Amino acid sequence: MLIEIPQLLSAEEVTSVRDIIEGADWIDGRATAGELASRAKRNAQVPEDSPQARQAGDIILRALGRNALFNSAALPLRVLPPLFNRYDTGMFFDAHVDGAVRSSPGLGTRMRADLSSTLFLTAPDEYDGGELIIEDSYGVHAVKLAAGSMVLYPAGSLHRVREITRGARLSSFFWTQSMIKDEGLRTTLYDLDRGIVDLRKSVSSDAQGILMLTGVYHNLLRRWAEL
Ligand SMILES: O=C(O)CCC(=O)C(=O)O
Ligand SMILES: [Fe+2]
Repeated sequence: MLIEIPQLLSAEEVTSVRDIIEGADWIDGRATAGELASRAKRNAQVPEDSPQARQAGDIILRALGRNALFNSAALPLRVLPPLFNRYDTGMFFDAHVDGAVRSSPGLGTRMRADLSSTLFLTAPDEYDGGELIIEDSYGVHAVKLAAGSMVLYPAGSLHRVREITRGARLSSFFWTQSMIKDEGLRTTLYDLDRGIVDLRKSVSSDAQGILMLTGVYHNLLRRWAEL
């Protein structure tokens, strides 16, 4: 399932992140790609251990921490420190699936990548092309979001970034290990949570039914979560 998280970052946070990463020493994105992906990949990246990546990444991690939609949909156990890429005109990233196990100098451990995220840092009118094309069990989706908005999608889905034909596209991308490995179970918990949130708008939150459904949510999470 694909989930759009509108305005994860405020306009001020987008400006701060852009200002920070513009001062970094950008490198060829192929440096961090495996053998197969490096043939598919034409972009530039901020080195993952650079101070700029950490500083801008912390702004994003704080925003994720306070975002109810991200927490409900991803049920995150760990988030790999955010990385940053730029596609100038003529650049692209061909179809690939993200690696299952990842590590980073900042994390100190390996983690399973369950969910991939792209956080858009440039407005759609700043560039042509550059859509993130994601194939999931429901079909093929072309995603191009406002600056500050993010898409969350299963790391195992085939995806690519279409060639940029004007301007440049800046984004942050990162991986999340979920407490719930199985996508179907995770989606069920997300649907249940959304249902409860919706009911609470019209039914008193101490109603017996809401208490029971909230109990069911937590008891399923207790059964399924791997920490
Ligand atoms: O730039 C993007 O939107 C996606 C990047 C990506 O797929 C990757 O680095 O694996
Ligand atoms: Fe990818």
